[in-house]
Amino acid sequence: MELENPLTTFSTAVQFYDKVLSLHEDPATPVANPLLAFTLIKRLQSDWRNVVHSLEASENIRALKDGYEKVEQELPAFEDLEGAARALMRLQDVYMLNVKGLARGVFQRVTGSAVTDLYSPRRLFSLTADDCFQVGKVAYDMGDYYHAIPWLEEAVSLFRVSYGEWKTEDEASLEDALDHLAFACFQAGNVSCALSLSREFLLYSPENKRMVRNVLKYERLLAESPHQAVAETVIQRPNVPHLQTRDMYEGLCQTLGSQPIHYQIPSLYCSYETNSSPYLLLQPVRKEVIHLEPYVALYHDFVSDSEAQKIRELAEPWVSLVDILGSLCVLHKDELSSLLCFHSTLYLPVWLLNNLQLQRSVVASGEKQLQVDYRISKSAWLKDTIDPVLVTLDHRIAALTGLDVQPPHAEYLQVVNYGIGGHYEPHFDHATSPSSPLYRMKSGNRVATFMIYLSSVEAGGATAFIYANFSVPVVKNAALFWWNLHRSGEGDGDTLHAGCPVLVGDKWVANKWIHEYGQEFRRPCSSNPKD
Ligand SMILES: O=C(O)CCC(=O)C(=O)O
Ligand SMILES: [Fe+2]
Repeated sequence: MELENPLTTFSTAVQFYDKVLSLHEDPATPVANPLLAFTLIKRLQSDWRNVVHSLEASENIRALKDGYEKVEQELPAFEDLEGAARALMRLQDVYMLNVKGLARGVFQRVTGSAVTDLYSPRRLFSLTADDCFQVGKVAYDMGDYYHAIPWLEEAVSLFRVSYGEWKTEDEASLEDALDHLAFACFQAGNVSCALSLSREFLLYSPENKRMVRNVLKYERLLAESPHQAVAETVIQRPNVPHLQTRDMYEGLCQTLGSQPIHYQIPSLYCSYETNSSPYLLLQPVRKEVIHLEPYVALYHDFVSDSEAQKIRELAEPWVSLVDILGSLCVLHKDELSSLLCFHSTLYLPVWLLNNLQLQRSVVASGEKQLQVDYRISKSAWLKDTIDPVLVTLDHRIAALTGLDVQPPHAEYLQVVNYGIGGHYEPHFDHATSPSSPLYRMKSGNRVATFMIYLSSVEAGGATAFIYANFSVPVVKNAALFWWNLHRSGEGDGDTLHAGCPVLVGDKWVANKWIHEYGQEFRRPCSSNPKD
């Protein structure tokens, strides 16, 4: 039998379930009313059995499995789950978030006794014991006990509270969490913690020989050297070798975007920019000089809401995030798929990339493009001929900067989308080596960056200038401009910058990278290395 709509098959079972629910709305009624008391007993004695053993029940199971198998290929893979877990850990690190708070659905930074709310969600969304276990397990499997321990601790305490309330969708149990946490504690050098967790494990599974052996081993270790009772060494956060500037970067992200204020520093100013261009005389752009060396300016309301939306749409022409999630949810409106659809919002990194025209970001153009972990986002390159809005945009950029932005003097517009936890670690936009693929355009290095914020974000996602020591919050529709090169053609080392992880929201930016050639008369060179 072909079961197109799982809902049809579920309908009688659903009716029965609804009936039961409604009968239980008032818990005292069934006992008080003899008719209801009779039907309760009948229900428990025979109705449920009939439902469970009915042909319909087997058909329901088959329909559920069929429905699941149809979408299985399109569902997130394990690497997506891993990516989402690592994104949570990144947010935890960069914003110094407290895991206990995260599990309760709040975004709090706890430093000593000070608690700061970084973001207050309108509705609290808490994690289950199994959710916390899965995050901890991802870290555990990578030997990252620094992250594994707090997540597994949270899983253990949540599983303890709900012990005995097994949920079908859960993969792990209290025993699993205790087992993993005990070993992680041992790895971190805390033998007494490992011992007490292992003993607790044995209360539930006394037959487990491996755990019995572990307990004996921990007891022996403690008897031999009692000072091993507590961790001697504070476990270090795993180091990211390519990121020596990590502390500065994270410090700037934690300020959640705190750009220098012009009235505090008189050399910075705000003005209406026309750049003597007839194009801008009619509609000057509000310019805020944010920094002088390197020169960084923010142009407010550089695009309109509709232009920003249009550009985002051009980058994902055939399907949007909402469409994918929507179609999954609409296709399978049963319990299982509503869970899937709900959770899919988290699985951003790899799964969506396969479904969207946007591609996972690579660092520079070229045939062999490597996906990299230090840039977690998706991007698309938009040629001007795709839509007139891109031509208008180019004219506006040229008028404002006075630079030639026609190819090959500038690259196509690159649209970037960062999901939750998406970020771009400290980097230069310009080439720092003569073999860089950036030179393939044969128009020199990237002299300037013009970056437009196409969305707002609810928290996080600032653009941080590491050595210059400031960060710019995401200002929707504004554009950030800076010179990457000195007038001498040398790269300006002070332009090292990063896109901070997005804490809450969906960040979109568009980059127009302008090259050296074509600008000779527009930005004359100078031999002064500071210019
Ligand atoms: O997203 C940001 O704030 C910075 C992006 C960036 O630096 C880049 O795409 O090169
Ligand atoms: Fe950049």
